[in-house]
Amino acid sequence: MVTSASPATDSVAPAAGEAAAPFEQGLDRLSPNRNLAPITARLDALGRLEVGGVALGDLAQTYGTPLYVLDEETLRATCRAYRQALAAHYPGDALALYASKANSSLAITALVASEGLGLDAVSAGELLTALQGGMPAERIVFHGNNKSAEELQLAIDRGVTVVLDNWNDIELLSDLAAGRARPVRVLVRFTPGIECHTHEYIRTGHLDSKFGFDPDQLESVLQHLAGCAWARVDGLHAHIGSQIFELEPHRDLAAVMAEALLLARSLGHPCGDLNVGGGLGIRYVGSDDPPSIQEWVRVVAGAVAEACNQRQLVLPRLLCEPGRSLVATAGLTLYSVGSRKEIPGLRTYLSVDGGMSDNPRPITYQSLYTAVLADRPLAEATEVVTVAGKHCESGDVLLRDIRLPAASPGDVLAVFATGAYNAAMASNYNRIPRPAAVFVHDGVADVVQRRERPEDLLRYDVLPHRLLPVT
Ligand SMILES: Cc1ncc(COP(=O)(O)O)c(C=O)c1O
Ligand SMILES: N[C@@H](CCCC[NH3+])C(=O)O
Repeated sequence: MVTSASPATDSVAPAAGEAAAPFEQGLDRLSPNRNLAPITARLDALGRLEVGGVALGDLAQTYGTPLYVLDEETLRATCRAYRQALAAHYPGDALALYASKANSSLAITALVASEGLGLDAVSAGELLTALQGGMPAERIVFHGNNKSAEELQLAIDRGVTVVLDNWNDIELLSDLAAGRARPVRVLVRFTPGIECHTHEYIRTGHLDSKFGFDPDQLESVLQHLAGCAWARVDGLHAHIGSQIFELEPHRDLAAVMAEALLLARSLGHPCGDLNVGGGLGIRYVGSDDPPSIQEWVRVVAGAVAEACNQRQLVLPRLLCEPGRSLVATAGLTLYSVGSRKEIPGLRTYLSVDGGMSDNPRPITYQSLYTAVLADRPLAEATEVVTVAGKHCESGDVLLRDIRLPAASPGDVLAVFATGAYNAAMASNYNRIPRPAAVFVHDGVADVVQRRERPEDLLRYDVLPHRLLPVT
């Protein structure tokens, strides 16, 4: 896992005695974000793992594998945790915007919208998904370090707030927005110059980042925008990175942002919003110990209120953009176990029917995960295996050296905490179709994304006439 220094062997299936209590009682799971499994994880009468009232083994039978499973109750609980914590800890208005890059679909958008959250989108695809999923445009912000004119046009036509990331955004928007009756609502993103401990690929707050205006340029950007009738600068944005366990960098961010807010308001910008981004990490393996949503919000909201009060600033509306911490723990991926290769004295590979195409995080960030056998989650772990994917790539390993009960072909492996940055980052490498996704709730499963078929992958191929096989 990206931030923990935990050895790969921490990614261990629970041994019988240890895991019995949490699985049977499910009590620990009632506090989302403290655990690996969705809050509805239980054992059914046969001792199989069920989520949302549905046995995972049955889901695999019905819908096939690999399969993304999302527990609706966990997703609602995390949305509510953000809303309630913001209401409890911030003395002004506040809104959590779901960072839909973590997992973008109509169903997730509809659920998140129904829980009263807003949304952050970074492409025309995410924006269209959000709008069609029923997210009100006034609750959407549109990000991106290289937005196209078409994407910006879509955003402003639909009344979405644009987060200005660079001068190119300003130039494109000034052309697109010229002559409109009302100014475009924008936030200005800047790099806060804050370091945090996470994988270098997912750090964004340090100065050497492609995102946002350099802090040294912020004043000239805000001065320039003060003369732009087409823009209404309604706030500032900064984001320090992802899968962060520390709270201190978020405190530092609040002070940096309050200082920037003082500057922006002194230049005449209304700046009613302060958007502190996302970044709260989650538990992927037992040794990970992230703060809870409540703790994170308490610290962030307290720090923003304090930093604003110290500068005698009218409190802005507080926006934050959680992605991973909203969806990751609600999700699991089911795989079928296939071939086995034993290399005496070295390693045993157990191959599954998915891999880096449905979960590129291990090969990209060396991320760790935890897995159990869906139908025997409490069976004694008797061997150490490496779970490999089916791609033509030696690095296509999902879990390295984990302890599992002896597994045979056809057994279903459930990998926890795959709700974020798995489906969203999936590819068709080796022309492997992307898995289906199901929502589970109260004993019912609904397909929310259909499984691709191999023939779907040919839809955009064009065979020029001159290359047609001669018959
Ligand atoms: C601008 C912005 N907001 C929000 C997020 C969501 O971050 P996380 O999933 O870590 O909460 C990201 C991703 O790092 C981001 O780049
Ligand atoms: N894709 C990354 C997170 C990126 C955050 C986006 N700014 C991950 O899986 O951890």
